[in-house]
Parts: sequence; C-alpha cells; structure tokens
Amino acid sequence: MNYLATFLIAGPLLWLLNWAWALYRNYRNAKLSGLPVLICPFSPDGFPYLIIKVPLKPLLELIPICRPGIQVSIMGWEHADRYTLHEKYGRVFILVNPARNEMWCADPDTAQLILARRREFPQLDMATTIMSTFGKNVITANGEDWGRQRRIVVPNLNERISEAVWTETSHQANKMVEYMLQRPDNGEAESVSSLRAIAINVLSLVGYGQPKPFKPQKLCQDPTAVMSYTDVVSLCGELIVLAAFVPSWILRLSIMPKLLQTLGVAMERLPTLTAEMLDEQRAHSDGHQRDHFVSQLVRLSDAGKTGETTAQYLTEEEIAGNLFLFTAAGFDTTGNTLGFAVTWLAAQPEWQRWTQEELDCVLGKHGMHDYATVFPKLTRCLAVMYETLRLNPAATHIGRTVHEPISLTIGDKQHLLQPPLTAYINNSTLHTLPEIWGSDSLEFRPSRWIITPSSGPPSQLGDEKLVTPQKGAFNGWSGGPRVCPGQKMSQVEFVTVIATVFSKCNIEPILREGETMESASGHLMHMIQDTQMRLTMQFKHPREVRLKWRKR
Ligand code: HEM
Repeated sequence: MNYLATFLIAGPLLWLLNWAWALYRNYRNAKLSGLPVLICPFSPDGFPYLIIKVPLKPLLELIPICRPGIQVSIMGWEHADRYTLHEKYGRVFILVNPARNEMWCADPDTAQLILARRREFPQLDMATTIMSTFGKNVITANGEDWGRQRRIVVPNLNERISEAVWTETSHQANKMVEYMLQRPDNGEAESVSSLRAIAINVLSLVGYGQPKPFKPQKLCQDPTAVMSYTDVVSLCGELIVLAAFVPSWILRLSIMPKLLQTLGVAMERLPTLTAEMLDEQRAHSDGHQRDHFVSQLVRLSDAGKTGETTAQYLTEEEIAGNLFLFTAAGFDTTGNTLGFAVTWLAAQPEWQRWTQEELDCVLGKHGMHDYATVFPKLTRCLAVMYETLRLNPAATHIGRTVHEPISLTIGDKQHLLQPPLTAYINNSTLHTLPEIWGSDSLEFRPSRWIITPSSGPPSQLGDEKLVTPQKGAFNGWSGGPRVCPGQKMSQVEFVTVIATVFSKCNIEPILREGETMESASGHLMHMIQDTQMRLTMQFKHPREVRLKWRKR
C-alpha cells in the first residue's frame, strides 16, 4: 500500500520536475539567442496536447503569458494569422516549449541564409520520418546521400520533358473542358477534383508512360477495387500522416471506415506494384530507349551500380521512395495550386478578363501547338500561378533542424542558436508582409508580378516580363540548393491548363438561392481561406467550390 502511495505521489512529481527542467533549459537557450521569446508550456507535437490543444485553446489562452505561444503551437496558425503575430513579436522569434524550441522566421535575408546553408540546417526530422514511409528519397536525405540522389533525380525533370508535359496537359485540359460543358449540372462540384485529375494524369504519362483518360479524381473507397500505381500513390500521399504512423493491418480492420481500409490495402500493395513497374522497365530497357522518368531513373541508377557510366546509383529502396515522392509531391502541389487559382479567377472576374486579354492576343496569333513559341509569351498566366502560390503556398512553412550550435546573423546582430531546435521559414507571413508586397498584400492581384516598362514603347501583350521577387521573400518552390526540381514542370503544366480553360470558357460562381454574385464570390473567397494541410495545403471542402463553366 505504501509502495502504491509513494508511486502515485512520486510519479507525477518526477514528471512535473522533468517538465519544469526541460522548459527552463529550453527557455534559457532561447534567451541566450537574444531573439524574442514566446512560451508554450506543452510540447506542440506531444500526446495528449496534440488532441486537446484545438478544443481547449480558449481555456489555455487564459494564461496571458502563454497566449501567443499557444497560438503558435497550433498547426496552420501562420496561414490564419498571416503577418500580425510577427509584426508584434518580431520578424524572427523563438517558441519555447518543453520538447524542442521552434524558431519562426519571416525575415527574407535570414530565410535565404537558412535555405542556402543546407549542411547546417538539414531536413526536418518529422518530414524525414513521414516522407520515408515508402522508401528513403531525395527529400528525406541529407549530406552526401542527398547530393548522390539529387544528381540522379534532377536530370529527369529537365527542359526535355516540358514539351511532353505541354502536349499531355493540353490534351487532358481539353477533355476536361468538354466534360464540364457537356454535364447537365455543369460538373458544378467537380472543378477541384477535375484539376487534380489532370495533374495525376500528366504525371502518369510523363512519369511512367501510362496514359489515363480524363475523369474527375475520386479517392477510391473500395478495398477490393483494382488500383493502378498512381491511384495507390495518390491515396497514400493524401493520407500520408496516417500511412506513416498507423500500421496497415490496423487500417484494414473491418471496423475502420472504408477509406481507411482501402488505404491499408493500398499500403500493402504499393511495394508489389512498384516492383512490377521496375521489372517492366528493365525488361524493355535494352531495346528502345524510353523517355519517362521511371525508365531514366532505373537506367541511370543501374548504370551506376555496374560502373558503366558513373559512380552514382540508387538502392532499390531509394528508387521506390523517389518514385513515390515524384508522384505524390508532383501531383498534389500542382493539382491544388490549379484548384486555388481557378477559384480565385472565378471569384474575381476582372483577373479572368486580364488573363484572357493575353490569351486572345497570343493564342490568336500562334494557337496552342508550339510549346517553345507560346509558353514564354504567357506571362500573365504564369503571374497567376505566382500570385496563387504567394497567397496559397503549397508549403505554408519550410522546416529545417538545428543539431549543432549555430551563430546566425540577423540584421546587424549575431544570434546563437542552441539545439535541439527546429527552424521554420514562415512562407505565409513572408509572402504577405506589407513592407515587401505593399498595403494590398492580402489581395489577389496577379499584375504585381508583371513588369510594366516605365519608358519606351508600351509593353505588348505576349512580351511582358515577370518580376523577380526579393530574395527570400517568395519561397513558393523553396530556394537554395534544395529548391524544388519540379518548378519548371509545374509551371508548364499550370500555364497550359489556365490557357486551355480560359481561352475556351468563362468560369463564375454558382448562385445559391437568394445569393447575389457578390455574396457568391465572397463565399468562394471564404472557401479559399478554409484550407487544411494534408501532404500540402488544400481545400477543406473541395465540393463546396461550386463553379459554372460557360463556353466563351
Ligand atoms: C506547384 C507545384 C509545386 C510546388 C509549389 C512545389 C514546392 C516544393 C517545395 C516548397 C519544396 C521544398 C520542400 C522542403 O524543402 O522541405 C519542394 C521540393 C521538391 N519537389 Fe516540388 N513543388 C511543386 C511541384 C513539383 C513537381 C511537379 C515535382 C516532380 C514531379 C516536384 C518534386 C520535388 C522534389 C523531388 C523535391 C525535393 C527536393 C530536395 O529536397 O532536394 N515538385 N517542392
């Protein structure tokens, strides 16, 4: 009995002492840095705080000293807040908590510095754990491993594939327009899923040589259904956090919702589907050279293993991991950016007309056939992409880990960063700071990306140039040596979809009963803010984005 009483008293007491010591140690480290400090008494990712922090937020915020810290501990805070908190507490501050301090950075020079120094600021541990669920890959690697993988992976995404991306995207987008215009209900709730379908279908052809007919993307909810490699990857990518932390046998239990059972089955099928695809590539590799990135990846990697051409190689696990990364990261990012952009243009028809001015001029002269001539002239379409990624970045923050003490210059001061620390580059704030983007920084205004010559002849549509943003202020595709290698591919795909769709259609919100055009546009804008973080940021209620497609 005495033992039990001692245990019941000593257990919580030890936990409390441990908690107080950890909080004090981290607070002391944060103060040593000389940066502003916010405090959250709980570990943001710790259990059970992870579960209670959202419902109990109003209660927790009653402790005044912790109010801003509690706000920052809630995932996605930066996107809801934009720049208010940083304006109050500084461009760079530290969130102290008992587990691992977090440095939040909304200073362009510091952001650029962190992205540039990849050895001192390696990839975030949590991202590594989640993204290596289906095999290690370039995004989870650091140091020499990263360099070796990146040298093999990046050449697969060079300019050579742009033309294929242009052609396939154009084909898919035309099919989508036909589908939308023929539907009696005008595909009203299917706009977002259709745009995502294009992104996955383009990857399927350009990546694996597997053509897929256009149809709006639906997550498979039938564990017995036949699923292709890309179907399986898109499901696993969509639910990546569950896939990373819950074993497939639990997901497959019959008490689980059908979607999770299907995820469980997909996770178990993925290794076999990957192996079959690689076997197929190898079986055909000796005859004709195929030009998809799975075949190039296998060729380069195998050549490295046998010493034929280079000492570079990928293990079988890394090939599988990189294929998963390409498909999941490549499709989710581009698909969601298209969804946000089309919704912005539907909510703000003046920008739709602005884009169409360029399309009428450029496509009127050249048509859509020649990628090399037409793509560089569609600057406004590209500006729409930059503006969308500014306000709806796929990555609202980019995380890096600090394992060793680092001295960092911020402004004209030196700051000592003590591990364990996570450094977050806060894109949601950097992309909207009024000092950088102007007093209308929260508004969708794609023309901010266009250079209008102040002297000389007035700029001609089709010859406009894109603004180069201040370094570190726009990180839509990240920056530094780890910059996204799919940047150009995603731009070609995005521009092709926007050009095809808006040269043929006008898109507007569907009015519900009693609604005016103004309130319906307001509803769309609310949908654009009502987002959730899955693999990347996406609509929380994609079917609520109800759009009418009209033939022009
Ligand atoms: C709108 C489209 C896209 C956006 C906004 C985007 C954004 C990003 C961002 C922010 C990162 C850095 C993540 C980090 O450092 O933690 C990244 C990395 C990466 N992206 Fe993209 N991406 C897009 C499209 C693509 C496509 C189409 C592909 C390939 C098919 C791709 C492949 C990759 C890879 C392999 C990396 C890892 C690079 C490395 O760590 O060295 N991305 N992307």
